[in-house]
This record gives sequence, structure tokens and C-alpha cells, in this order.
Amino acid sequence: MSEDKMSEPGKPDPYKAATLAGALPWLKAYHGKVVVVKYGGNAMTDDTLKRAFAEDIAFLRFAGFRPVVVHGGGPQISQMLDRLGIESEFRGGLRVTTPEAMDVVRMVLVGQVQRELVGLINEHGPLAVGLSGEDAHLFTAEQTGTVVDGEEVDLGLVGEVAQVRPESVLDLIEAGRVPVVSSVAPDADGVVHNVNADSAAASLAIALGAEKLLVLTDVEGLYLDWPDPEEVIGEISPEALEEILPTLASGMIPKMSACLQAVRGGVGRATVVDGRQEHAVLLELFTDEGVGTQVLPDVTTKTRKAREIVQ
Ligand SMILES: Nc1ncnc2c1ncn2[C@@H]1O[C@H](COP(=O)(O)OP(=O)(O)O)[C@@H](O)[C@H]1O
Ligand SMILES: CC(=O)N[C@@H](CCC(=O)OP(=O)(O)O)C(=O)O
Repeated sequence: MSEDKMSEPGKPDPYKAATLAGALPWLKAYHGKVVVVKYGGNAMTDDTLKRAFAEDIAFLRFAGFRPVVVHGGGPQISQMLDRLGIESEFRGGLRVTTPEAMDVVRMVLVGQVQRELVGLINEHGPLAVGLSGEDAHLFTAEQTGTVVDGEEVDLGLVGEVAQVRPESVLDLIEAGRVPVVSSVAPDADGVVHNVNADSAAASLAIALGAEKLLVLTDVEGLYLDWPDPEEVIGEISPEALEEILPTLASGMIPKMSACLQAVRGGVGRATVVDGRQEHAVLLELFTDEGVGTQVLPDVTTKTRKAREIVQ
């Protein structure tokens, strides 16, 4: 920007005004709409990022959106399991969960990660209320295994959401609160299961009739040819995604399956964005520039060159 165009201290800044005015179409489009934001444990690496995330969520709420947060905490669970000397292993992107590990999963997700996020959002007002799938029958889980290289794998106490009773979340939204949901859930017999947070977020987004599912992770989006980080898929249809799903690796398997499930279940679009970028939520929701990978109906696959992340 040339010097004469830069804002001067104490003078009104036309560029700030232009940025705000540029947000108008999105403010209109999302007014009163439910947006489910899934905050992955890998995007919670430092306090500045977490604080910026909390600001974004408070911003959305005060701007007239109805944000709902579903959080993960995979790395935080692994760290605690390590400290306690309990081994854990991932198969097909999901943690094999023994009853002993399940106690730790619940303690870390509900007692640590959820509490921290609730606290950070509430620095901006009496907004956030924490819930888990155990509260008011929010989620009922069904035990699930997975298939790795054509073989059935028993994951122990891992579940997927079989039923959602969204009333408790809807009550909170109606009261102007921001629900912050942890992905542990009892089965029909009350046995608590570990549910992948991407999958829980998709189930909740569908049950709430959300306009959008936004997934924050630690990569720029879905790379076309992982582990080569050259090209990112910008837009992809559910049909094209279903085709490449069997070729995906590790954490991207549950994440992209969740996006597919959400869009097939009626959510307008599901977007995976880089949560290592400060204010990733605002950037995605209020700008036109391609950020992340969007899954939405009736598009042909578009790719773009990956960018260097601004830290
Ligand atoms: N095609 C791909 N594109 C991008 N990342 C991929 C791909 N395949 C596997 N990954 C891995 O998936 C990880 C994201 O999943 P995960 O670790 O579960 O994140 P989160 O904690 O945000 O849920 C990335 O950091 C990357 O290592
Ligand atoms: C079954 C399963 O794998 N559950 C996850 C739950 C947390 C999660 O999903 O956290 P991220 O979003 O940070 O990956 C786990 O135990 O790590």
C-alpha cells in the first residue's frame, strides 16, 4: 500500500470501513443461521490461537449467527495417556479405546479441553455453556469398528452417533448461548463411548439443520496427493469425495467422511480450514478468497496451489 493511502493515527480509516462493508453479504446470508464449528485438537496448539478462536466465536454470536462448537482434543488425550503410561493406538484415524483409556478420554475432553474453551469464550460475555453427549440424551452412541486394508478392526469403546436429541442445544441457542459440545456419548445401556469429534460434529450439524459445518484442523485443507503438500482441493462434490475416500490416510478419513455425511444429511456445505491461521473462522466466513476445502453439491473438483501458512 502506498504511503499516502495508509491510515494515519487518529484519522478515520477507509480501509477498515471497506473490510467491514465487505462482510455485509455474509452477515445477511448467515443471520440467524446455525453454523457448527468443529475445533480440532491439532489447531489448539498455542494460547494466541485459542484466544483468537474464542474471539471469532463471540464475534459470530454478536453478529447474529448461531454458532455451536464441537471440540476435539486428540493430541491432548494422547499426552495424558502418555503421562499415565497407558498405551494408545490409532487405526483408520480412530483411537482404539480400552475402558481405562475411556476414563482418560472423558476426563480430558469434558474436564479439560471443554472447560478451557468455555472459559475463553466467556471472557467475552456470559455466552458459552459446555455439554457432552451424555447431557439430556444429546447423543446416543452405537459401538463401531473400522476396516483397515480390508480387515475388520475392533476399536473397543469407540462409537458413532446413532441418535441425536438436539433439544438441549436448541434451548441454549434460543437463549442466546453458545453450546460447546464434547464428543463422548453413552450407548443405549449407558456405557460411555469415545466418538470421533468430526463425526459427532456432522451428526449434530444435521440434527440442527445447520447451514454450514466448519472444521478447523492443522493442514490447509485436503491435499490432492498427500503427503505431497503442493496442491489443495478447493471444492469437491460429495460424489467425487466418496470416490477418493478409500485413498485417504489417518485423521483425514474420519474428517472427510464427516463432511460427506453432513452434506448428504442436508447441511449446505462442509469446509475444512487451517486452524493454525489466526482468526481462521472469520477469514473463512467473511471473505471470498479460497480458504480450505469445501464439500458442496453440484461442483466439479477444483484444485489450487498450496500457500505458505501465515503464523
Ligand atoms: N489428503 C490429506 N490432506 C491433508 N491432510 C491429510 C491427508 N491425509 C492425511 N492427512 C493427515 O490428517 C491430519 C488431520 O487429521 P487429525 O490429525 O485427526 O486432525 P484434527 O485433530 O484437527 O482432527 C493432517 O495433519 C495430516 O497429517
Ligand atoms: C474415536 C476417536 O478417535 N476419538 C477421538 C476423540 C477426540 C477427537 O476426535 O479429537 P480431534 O478432533 O482433535 O482429532 C480421540 O480419542 O482422539
